[in-house]
Amino acid sequence: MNTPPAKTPDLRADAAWVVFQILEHGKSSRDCLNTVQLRHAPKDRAWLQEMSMGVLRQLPQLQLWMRQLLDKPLKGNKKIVEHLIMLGLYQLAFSRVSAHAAVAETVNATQALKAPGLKGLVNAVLRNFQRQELSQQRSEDPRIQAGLPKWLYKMLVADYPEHHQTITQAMNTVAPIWLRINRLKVSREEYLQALAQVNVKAEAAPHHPDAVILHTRTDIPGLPGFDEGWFAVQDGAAQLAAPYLQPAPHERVLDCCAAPGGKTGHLLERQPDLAHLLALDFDAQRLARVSENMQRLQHQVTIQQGDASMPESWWDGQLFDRILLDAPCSATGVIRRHPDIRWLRNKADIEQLVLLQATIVEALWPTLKPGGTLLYATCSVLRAENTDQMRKFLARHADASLQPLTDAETPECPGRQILPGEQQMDGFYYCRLIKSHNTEPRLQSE
Ligand SMILES: C[S@@+](CC[C@H](N)C(=O)[O-])C[C@H]1O[C@@H](n2cnc3c(N)ncnc32)[C@H](O)[C@@H]1O
Repeated sequence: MNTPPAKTPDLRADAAWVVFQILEHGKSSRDCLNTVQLRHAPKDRAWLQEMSMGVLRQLPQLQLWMRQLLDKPLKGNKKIVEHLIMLGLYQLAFSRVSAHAAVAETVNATQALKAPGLKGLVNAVLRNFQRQELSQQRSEDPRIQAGLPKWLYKMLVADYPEHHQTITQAMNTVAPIWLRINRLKVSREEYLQALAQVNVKAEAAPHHPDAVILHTRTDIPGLPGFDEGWFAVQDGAAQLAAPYLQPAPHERVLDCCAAPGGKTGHLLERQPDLAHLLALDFDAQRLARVSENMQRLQHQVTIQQGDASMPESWWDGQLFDRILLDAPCSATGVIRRHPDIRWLRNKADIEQLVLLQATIVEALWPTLKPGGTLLYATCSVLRAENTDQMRKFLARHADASLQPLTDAETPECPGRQILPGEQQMDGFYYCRLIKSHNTEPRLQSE
């Protein structure tokens, strides 16, 4: 990770740096924000995040305005100033920052970006934007209004001819914070009372027995019972995995692609009497976070590093009763939480991911007991990763059948697709498969 622009932290220079790192160097927003946020006071950290993520949500419109206002693109080490200009435009067009502060402070940030020679240019661009009242001139192109790259917009239109507009609107809203209450430690009612005592507004989520939705944005580690493991932060859609898998006492369960362990913790809270729970992931750094999270929640679990597509390298040969496969995916269902995802992925990545998901589910199927359950999950809204993936799997395996999660499912259209915003949840997909006792594969091509 490159170092932030100036020794003396400047809020706007740091926000421009975050956007620059994501768009020009393909870094994740989490890493970039972690690098600069601690340089600022808590209230400014929230501002930094809101502004830099806002620029990513409105990027196509901001780029359009910038091209109208700049004679020629800035190159080399001046490129970061384009990102500062977009931050200035964002403040003027989309935020409640006063126009005076937006212009003056954005112009001043050129100093921290070591580009004082471009002060005049930034000032002229922002003042022309105001003078020409460009914020009133928004593109009528629905793709630009949706704030998405062309490839993703096209895929959503093809997958959801009737609902794509609702989906893209939901992708540009700010997601609520959901907590999962560890009911081995505290009841949901007790926890709501504990929150009320520290003036944090929250509600019990109506369709999720373990969930609380916060109405006050707050510092999570400062909430009651954090160190004691009374809760974990987890979206409502992700909280469906454990009830959908429904592990029974004394079963052997594989939590595949487990890191950072969000669903691992919930499986153990729902069923503390498992014979064995193996949390597998191939990313050692992310696995370290599984350990930390399980320690805080006080759960016992076997953690193993391994490639899910090669069970021969980690499997002990004992069949699993249940498998949760939380497959690597495009994460297009969680774009409202991570606006950078839309700019970090491309169409070729989706094709690669679809292949990887198919390879992993194929490799895991022989490790499941006849009569066992496999729950396939992604935080994607793309059909290629979800219904298409599972439809093809069912067609390839005569010993696989669908155990529906909704009334609408058929083998041609398997699984439950949750769209972002539905019951306040992230976009997610679940499909539950049962393995029959007849394990002969069907001799039939698709
Ligand atoms: C969607 S995340 C899992 C989230 C996790 N289940 C939770 O609830 O916190 C997908 C995970 O798949 C892991 N992964 C990707 N490819 C893998 C592979 N071939 N074998 C094992 N894990 C893999 C990634 O490291 C990542 O942690």
